[in-house]
Amino acid sequence: MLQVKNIDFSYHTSPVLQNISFQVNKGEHVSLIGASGCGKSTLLQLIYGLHHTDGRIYWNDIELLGPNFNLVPGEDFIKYLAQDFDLMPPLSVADNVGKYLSNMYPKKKKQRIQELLEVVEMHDLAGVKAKNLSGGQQQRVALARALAKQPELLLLDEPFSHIDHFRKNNLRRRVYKYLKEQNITCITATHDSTDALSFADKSIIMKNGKIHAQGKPKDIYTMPPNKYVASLFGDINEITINKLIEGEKSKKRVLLYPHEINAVENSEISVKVLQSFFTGKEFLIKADLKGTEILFEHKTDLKKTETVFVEIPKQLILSRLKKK
Ligand SMILES: Nc1ncnc2c1ncn2[C@@H]1O[C@H](COP(=O)(O)OP(=O)(O)OP(=O)(O)O)[C@@H](O)[C@H]1O
Repeated sequence: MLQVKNIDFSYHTSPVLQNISFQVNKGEHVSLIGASGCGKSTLLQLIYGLHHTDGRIYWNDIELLGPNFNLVPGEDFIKYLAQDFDLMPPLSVADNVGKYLSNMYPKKKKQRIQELLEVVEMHDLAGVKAKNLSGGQQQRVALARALAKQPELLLLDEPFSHIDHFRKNNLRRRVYKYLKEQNITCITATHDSTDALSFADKSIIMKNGKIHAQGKPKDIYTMPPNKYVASLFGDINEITINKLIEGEKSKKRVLLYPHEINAVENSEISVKVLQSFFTGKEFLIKADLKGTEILFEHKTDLKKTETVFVEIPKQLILSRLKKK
C-alpha cells in the first residue's frame, strides 16, 4: 500500500502542493486529475523521489526518501513515466525496452521484450531505431520500458497524450488490463476524462496544489461537488432552478451535463437555438434559456433561432441540489 502523508512542496516561494495525504491499496488504479498547473506532475515526481518534502511517503513499511537521502532518485520497485520519454535515439525499439533488463538469460529477455511490445502494440517495429519513431510511437516504447522490470508501483504522467484517437482506446484497454493482471498499483495523472473515468478504481481531484475531492469515478461523475470538478469531465451547464421549474423562486444553481437535458415535443421549458455543433455521434446544441447559455445533445441538427422544448428529470435536479 502507498501512503502519502502531509506533503507540502514549493519550487521557489509559492506553494505548489499543500497538505496532500492519501493512500492507494496494492493493485489499485488511481486517476489524478485537475486543471493544468495544479501540481499533478510535481506530486508524481515527489512520490518517485525527485524532490524533497517534509511530509512522509511509505510503500508498505518502506519509507520513500527523497533526493536528500538517495544519490540516485527512485526505488527499484517504482517506475515513473514522465511526459518526456527519455529514450536512447540510436537504439532500436527492442533495445530501449530491454535496456534495464539483465543479459544473464538472453532468451528470457527476448521473450519479455516481445511480451511488452505486444502490450503496447509495437512488436512490428521492434528493430526500428527510436530516433525514427513518431511521438506517439516513442510514448508507447517508453511505456513498455517502464513496465519492463515489473514495477510494484507505476506512476504515469499523461501516458497516452501523444497517441492518436484511433489507437488510444484499444491501447489503454490492453495496458490497464495488463496492469490489473499483474497486480501493479498505478497512479495516472491525466487530462483525459476516459482515463479518469473508465480505468480508475479511484479518482483524486486536485485544485491549486490541494486535494479537492476524491472517490469512485462514477460517484464523482454522477454527483459532482461543484462546477470545477464536473468540468474536468467535459461540458457542464450551471443553471438556476427558477429557470427550470415553473413557479420556483430559488436561485440555487444545479449542474447538468449536456446529455441530461432532453429535447421533447412540449414542456414548461423552451429554449432558443444559438448554434449547433456536429460531434460525430450527434449534435451539441448551444441554446438560450431565459438569458443563460446552455448546451444539450440532440440526434439531429437544429436551426439557429428555432424554439425547442427541453426537459430535465425533476428527480435529477433534486438529487443534485441535495448533494450541495
Ligand atoms: N521545475 C519547475 N520549476 C519551477 N516551477 C515549476 C517547475 N515545474 C513545475 N512548476 C510549477 O509548479 C506548478 C505545478 O506544475 P505541475 O507540472 O506539477 O502541474 P500539472 O498539474 O502537472 O500541470 P499539467 O497538467 O499542465 O502537466 C505550476 O505552477 C508550474 O509552473
